Amino acid sequence: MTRAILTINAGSSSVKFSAYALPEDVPEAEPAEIGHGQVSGLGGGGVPARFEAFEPGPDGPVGVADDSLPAGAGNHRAALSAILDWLPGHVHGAQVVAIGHRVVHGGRDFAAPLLLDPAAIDRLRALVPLAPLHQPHNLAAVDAVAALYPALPQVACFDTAFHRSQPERSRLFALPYAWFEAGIERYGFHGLSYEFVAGRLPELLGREKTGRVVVAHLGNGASLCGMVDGVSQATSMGFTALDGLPMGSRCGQIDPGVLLYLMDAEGFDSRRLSDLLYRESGLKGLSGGISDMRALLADGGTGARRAVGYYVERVARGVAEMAAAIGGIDALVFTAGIGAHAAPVRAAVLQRLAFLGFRLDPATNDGHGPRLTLPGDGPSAWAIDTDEECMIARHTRDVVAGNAGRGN
Ligand SMILES: Nc1ncnc2c1ncn2[C@@H]1O[C@H](COP(=O)(O)OP(=O)(O)O)[C@@H](O)[C@H]1O
Ligand SMILES: CC(=O)OP(=O)(O)O
Ligand SMILES: [Mg+2]
Repeated sequence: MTRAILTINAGSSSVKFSAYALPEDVPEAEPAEIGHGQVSGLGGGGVPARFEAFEPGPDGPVGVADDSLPAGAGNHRAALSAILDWLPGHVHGAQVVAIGHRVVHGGRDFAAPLLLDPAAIDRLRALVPLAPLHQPHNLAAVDAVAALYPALPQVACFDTAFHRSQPERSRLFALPYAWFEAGIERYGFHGLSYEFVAGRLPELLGREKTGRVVVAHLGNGASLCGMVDGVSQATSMGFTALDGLPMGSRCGQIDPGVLLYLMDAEGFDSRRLSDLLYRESGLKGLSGGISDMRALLADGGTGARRAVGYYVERVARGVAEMAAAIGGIDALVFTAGIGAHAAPVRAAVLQRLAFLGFRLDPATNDGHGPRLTLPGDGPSAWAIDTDEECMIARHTRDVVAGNAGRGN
């Protein structure tokens, strides 16, 4: 019987899932996707929740379920239970040998994918306050699977792990150094996505040494990573997934003095601040309620234009900052929901960055690349789909086969 791995990726606005077959007798062979799907629209902000699933057919993926989410089931918990109900009937007789999860925060303890046990799960639960839009959903998926299938190995794959290569200057905040020693540092996130993109760079750029590349992961959450030869040197997210770029409902970089003012002058406590910064700000806050980029571009009203304008401005400034961190820029890669699909956003960012030598090719940008710039001496820009699920499947295969670390 075919052995299979399932993956679960709970993001802030979606839960994505996939099933992969493990080729027999070739432990290092690439896991082959059997099917995938997602529940999207969980962040509220202008679009309804939607369940979609696909199985391979002779002419490409075939939709096998659509909008079948029970009425009112627009939250992560309902999404997860819909997925766990759906999956067992759709792995086609394959024997599921492990489940791999995206777990957003691994802190300092976990720098590599990890076979989960109760002690590790407890340590990850302690990181919930550092990733309130993600870690609770990631661990809820682990708990739900453990309750249904107690003997099934579960592997955690961390967003933070890819950035452990950052030099100390990129990890520091300008606080007393004792706080850094106590663990207050820029961890960085979206690491599974960056790892996937780093793996694609040699093929994309046509060279083994890929040089100075800035990757813009623009999804519901958004961040930038400056890498040299595929290794993370700097990233825009920090201690939590709040810092850096504005996002669907998160503020991104903000003057910390604003928070002190809201506490002192407006009586905000940490819960109200947390709601404001994580759930009411970003595109949603600026537009007056819409967090979804596709909905904003379709809307085009004053609030929507204000939100998209701020977003473009901050992405462009952020790319230039990342370029400074890695000593220049040879290529810029856009990925995730907005990066791979929102041509007007990419065009506006690249036009803002013309001073760095980017020459937008409007035709290929409208066609979603992969190359977005005209040939020439300047840096190139690209759009590709990321695949966090593929990275989770590879890591899970390696951990289960005993070829990877079990934490430290
Ligand atoms: N065709 C499109 N045009 C513009 N924006 C898009 C398009 N497709 C997806 N998006 C945007 O991508 C974002 C979701 O990105 P995604 O990476 O799927 O999110 P998550 O962070 O939940 O994984 C949403 O803002 C959505 O509107
Ligand atoms: C870390 C993060 O923001 O993830 P997502 O983009 O999936 O919400
Ligand atoms: Mg995501």
